This record gives sequence, C-alpha cells and structure tokens, in this order.
Amino acid sequence: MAARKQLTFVTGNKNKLREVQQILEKTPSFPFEIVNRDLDVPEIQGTTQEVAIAKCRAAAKILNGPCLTEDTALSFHALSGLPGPYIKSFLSSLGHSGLNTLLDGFSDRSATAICTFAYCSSAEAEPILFEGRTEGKIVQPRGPSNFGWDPIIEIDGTGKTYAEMEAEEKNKLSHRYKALELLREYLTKQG
Ligand SMILES: O=c1[nH]c(=O)c2ncn([C@@H]3O[C@H](COP(=O)(O)OP(=O)(O)OP(=O)(O)O)[C@@H](O)[C@H]3O)c2[nH]1
Ligand SMILES: [Mg+2]
Repeated sequence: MAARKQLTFVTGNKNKLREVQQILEKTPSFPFEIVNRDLDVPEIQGTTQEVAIAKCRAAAKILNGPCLTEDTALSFHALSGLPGPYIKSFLSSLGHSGLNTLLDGFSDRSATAICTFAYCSSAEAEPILFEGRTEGKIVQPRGPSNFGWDPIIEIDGTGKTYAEMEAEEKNKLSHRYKALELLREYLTKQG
C-alpha cells in the first residue's frame, strides 16, 4: 500500500497534538499522515477567524509549503464572546477561579468552545477554515487539570466537565473533533 502523504500540523501545544492524533487514529479515511512542527507563529488580535487565518498564512510562509494550524477560543456568552481567542492569556493570568469570577454577577454562565483549523494547500494559498463548536457552562473545577480549561467547562447534556471525561468520550463530542470532521470531508473530496 502506498504511504499516505504527510501534512504538517504547526502547534506548540502537546495536548492539542495528542487529541488530534487520537481522533485521527479512529478516522482511517483521513487522507494525510499528520506530522508536527513546533514553530513560534505570532498570533494577531482580531476575531477567532482572523487569528486563525493569519496564523496559518504565517506558518505556510515559514514552511514554504502546505500546512495546518489550529486556534482554540472559549467564548462566554455573558461577556459578548470574550475571552474568545484570548483565552490563553486569560487562563494564565486568572486561572480557573479567576475565569469563574469573571462571570459572578451574571445569571448566564454558558460558554462555547470553538476550534478552528486552518489549512493552506501551499505557501501562497488562501487559508481555508473548518470550525467546530461545543456548548457548555463555566463551573468550579472538576476533574484532573491536565489540559487548560477542561476542568471548568461542563458540557451540555453530559453533566460532566471535559476533564471528567475519558479521552474517548471527549473526542466524540469535542469542538476539536467536530472541526476535524469538516477538515476530513474537505480533504477527502480534494482527493
Ligand atoms: O481545556 C482545554 N481544552 C481544550 O480542548 C483546549 N484546546 C486549547 N486549549 C487551550 O486554550 C488556549 C488556546 O490558545 P491557542 O489556540 O493559541 O493554543 P496554543 O498557543 O497553546 O497552541 P498553538 O497556538 O501553538 O497551536 C491555550 O491555552 C490552550 O492550551 C484548551 N484547553
Ligand atoms: Mg497559540
């Protein structure tokens, strides 16, 4: 059997990489083998989509070829979508308890986890976006603190935070899984 073509996933986040690999192990029809490059790509300010597009363009230029990037946002509905794409610095500055405190005084603690993959087919190509969303609400931390804000989002209809789920369960309903499904459909059609 011919070896699958490789696609470079540019991320410095080992947890993202692990989940992508776990999800793709269960997706034999995914047309590429994913290889990782940990490049320091600047992230601009803007909407989740603008951040994802700029990140992928910059990575494709550095690699001088096709690449995949991913940007994750966590949007609090009571805060008109913030922290959104800025969740990384909010999390490192405020921690789980500070993120919870941001919502004190609001009755609405709902939030959307958004994963946006961006794919460039060449260094010059326009990035194409694939977005997955999973809804939940912000709660006091429950479950192991292995990955970012997993312990403080209780996923609608499950009664569990992402952190309380086995990897297999998270990977069947997560924002990342849904976005990867759309990417798989697109790449499969490209042949
Ligand atoms: O609990 C979580 N469950 C998840 O499923 C998840 N996915 C991402 N994150 C965190 O959200 C921020 C996104 O920022 P981000 O997209 O810029 O990622 P990053 O800078 O770590 O990696 P990358 O930009 O090199 O790919 C970072 O703090 C990530 O650790 C998650 N936390
Ligand atoms: Mg980043």
